[in-house]
Amino acid sequence: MLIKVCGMKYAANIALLSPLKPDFMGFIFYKKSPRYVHGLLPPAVVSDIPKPIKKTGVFVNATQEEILAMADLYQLDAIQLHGQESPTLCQDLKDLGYIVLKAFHLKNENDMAATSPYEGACDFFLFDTPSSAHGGTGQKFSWQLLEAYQGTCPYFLSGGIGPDDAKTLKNLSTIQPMGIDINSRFEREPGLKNIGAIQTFIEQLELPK
Ligand SMILES: O=C(O)c1ccccc1NCC(=O)[C@H](O)[C@H](O)COP(=O)(O)O
Repeated sequence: MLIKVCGMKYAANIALLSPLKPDFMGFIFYKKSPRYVHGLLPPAVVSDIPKPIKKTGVFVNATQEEILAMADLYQLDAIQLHGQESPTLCQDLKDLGYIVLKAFHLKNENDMAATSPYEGACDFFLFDTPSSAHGGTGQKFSWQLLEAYQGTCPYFLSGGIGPDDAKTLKNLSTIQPMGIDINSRFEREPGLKNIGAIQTFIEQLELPK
């Protein structure tokens, strides 16, 4: 199972997280988020993050030009889209060589239909909780909704995953996420992660080395 830690904001905190080798580390490029990084986090701190951690920029309804400018500046590997971005934009970014994650916010099973036009245009879907903030709320949605997912695009489970969820995640049987995305439930304040809690959580997942 892949691990994505999202909403990193501080250089020292990033340096402490990197040795845990999450598969993806996420940075928020949405101005209304308390985790917004541009202008606060020097681009070199992100571009210097060791491989194979995938440096992931999270955007909400940004233009392709805005996304590419940040991707170039911060040397991003992956782009995560959390608004009403089109399948064409996803495909264009994928064609440029970025790993593309498209977020969908699930209220009920019918919301799953929105994923169909994005099949093939994304590397991963990311299923999250609906909110006016677009993400990072710490609220869970009903994971059972994903039992109705019939798509072929692998997906991340997201939304309010916390330290107490390791056992449940380890024993999932009716849904098969390719990865999980953690954020605000592992924070001391927005953008500042509790590294010890993340380490314990990853150990409890007992992932194959
Ligand atoms: O984290 C944010 O502040 C954020 C703001 C706007 C769009 C997306 C955002 N985060 C993206 C993520 O991938 C989060 O990890 C995801 O929404 C889950 O967050 P949480 O419920 O806090 O675990």
